[in-house]
Amino acid sequence: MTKELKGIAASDGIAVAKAYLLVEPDLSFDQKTITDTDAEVARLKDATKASHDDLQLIRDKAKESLGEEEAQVFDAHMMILDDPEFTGAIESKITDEKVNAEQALDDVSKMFIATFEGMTDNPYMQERAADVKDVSKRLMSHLLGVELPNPALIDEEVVIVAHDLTPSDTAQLNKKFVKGFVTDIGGRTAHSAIMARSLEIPAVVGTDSVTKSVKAGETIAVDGLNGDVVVDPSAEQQADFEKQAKQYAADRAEWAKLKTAKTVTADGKHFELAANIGTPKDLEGVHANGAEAVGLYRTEFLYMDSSELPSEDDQFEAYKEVLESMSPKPVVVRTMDIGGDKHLPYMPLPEEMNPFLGYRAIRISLDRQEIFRTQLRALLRASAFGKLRIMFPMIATIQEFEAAKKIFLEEKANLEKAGTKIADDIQLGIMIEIPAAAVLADQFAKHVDFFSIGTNDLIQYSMAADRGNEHVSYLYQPYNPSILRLVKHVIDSAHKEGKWTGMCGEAAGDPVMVPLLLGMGLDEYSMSATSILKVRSLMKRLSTEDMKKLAETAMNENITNDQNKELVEKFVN
Ligand SMILES: C=C(OP(=O)(O)O)C(=O)O
Ligand SMILES: [Mg+2]
Repeated sequence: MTKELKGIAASDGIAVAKAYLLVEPDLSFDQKTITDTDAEVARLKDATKASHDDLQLIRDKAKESLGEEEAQVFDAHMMILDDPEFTGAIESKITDEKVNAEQALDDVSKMFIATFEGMTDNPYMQERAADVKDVSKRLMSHLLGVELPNPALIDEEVVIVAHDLTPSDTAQLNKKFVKGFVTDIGGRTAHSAIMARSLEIPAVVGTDSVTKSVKAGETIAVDGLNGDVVVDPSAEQQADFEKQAKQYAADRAEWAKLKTAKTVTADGKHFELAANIGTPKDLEGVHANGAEAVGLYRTEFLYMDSSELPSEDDQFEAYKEVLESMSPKPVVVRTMDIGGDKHLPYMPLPEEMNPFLGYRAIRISLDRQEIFRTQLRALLRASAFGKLRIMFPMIATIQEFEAAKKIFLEEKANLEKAGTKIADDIQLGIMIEIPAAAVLADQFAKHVDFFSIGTNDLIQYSMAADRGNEHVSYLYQPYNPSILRLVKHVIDSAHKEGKWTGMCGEAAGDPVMVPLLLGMGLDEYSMSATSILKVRSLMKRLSTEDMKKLAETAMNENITNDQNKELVEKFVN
């Protein structure tokens, strides 16, 4: 039956394909007393074999798409299945206590998990608890005859339907088959949405109920431009989606003509359009979309894609690849921004009431300096291969910036003493994403080389509205005069000291925000690579003088976010 849902448009594009449900299956069971224990042990053995077959297949696919290192985690899972201490203990429970295999598995896995989790002095063994959980889930699914979702095995075109997608789920999506995704929760600036944009996968998030509205295999249509989702669309609706998809493709073909053009406004002013990246793999999109710089390299993905802290050499290779590939264009590398919704499986962080207000980013770097120093050394060594700029995330006070700078200078001096070649023009800047730093931008501007405004966090902290929570997403208000005034103050403060200001939050690529930012004099616009050509085409039509007047009205009148949006759209279209 046709169902229409409305969500938040999270990544441009249109997709129509079969739904693939990535939801936690129901693995509940009843405890039973068993008389034929041999038959029950045989059932366990069948489930073990089926789990083994699954894992082998997933391992092969993971090796193909992600590489040998990523595939090795599945070896660890198979080893648990092969370990007589684990499966033998389940078998004994069945024969000795005459319980069903599900109950025996549940008891034994809980015991193993508790033992591993208790090894607080051995983080490696603690991590094994997660492996036991995974393996037990798979065994249980085979015992119950319930299918587990295996996204790594997708081999036909699908739209992923999930309650939520973590950044690591998103990283595993294979663009060849995953044509779109739709979730129950999340917001436009959640990291899974940002990654969907860099993967160019159309996405709608925050629909509230998509997982309850669609069955696996049903056709689902996704409009990532407007936030519309239709389950089991009528022939007429499908035709409509296809028409829109064609229009979008035609627009993109038109924008593509600007790939090698400089970004200039109607009155001949040049502004820099840069790309946000998460890994060197994103460089292809950066070049394909004619970026003039990398304005934000989110290095935390390097840490998240690894099973341990990445070594100095591994980091050096990644940074060098990006710098060389972009040279002589600049690359702004942001030091690790872990915490909030970005976790490292091998670095357990304390459980927090408010992770976005907690132990994260520069706060971790200044506290766990060995991690920070390793990253800075890798960056300093890579600086010889291109035009490097370094930026610190989540800076709240000038003292934090000065402390980070001091560590940077110490590592630089050490490397220079050892004769390492290092660029002598590395700019040091900060993200402006905490209101305290935005308000004091005039003072910060005397210390830093540049600012990059992170509107995703700046808006969530200014409005006190979680960026990933669809219930408060109406407070994501980039055009609210309060936000516009903060942004203007940051830009003016930098300019007074002869410094430059960029923006790397999602607002920098928003066609409604761009005219206002032009009017405020923002120097650099860093966005998902896929937005660059659209923005270049838009800027060509705008005059900075007109935009200045528009921005004045938007900031100073008694006006709402939505009224400002209408005002810009009327002016621009
Ligand atoms: C660019 C930003 O950083 P991130 O999205 O990685 O938090 C931001 O906060 O706007
Ligand atoms: Mg941020």
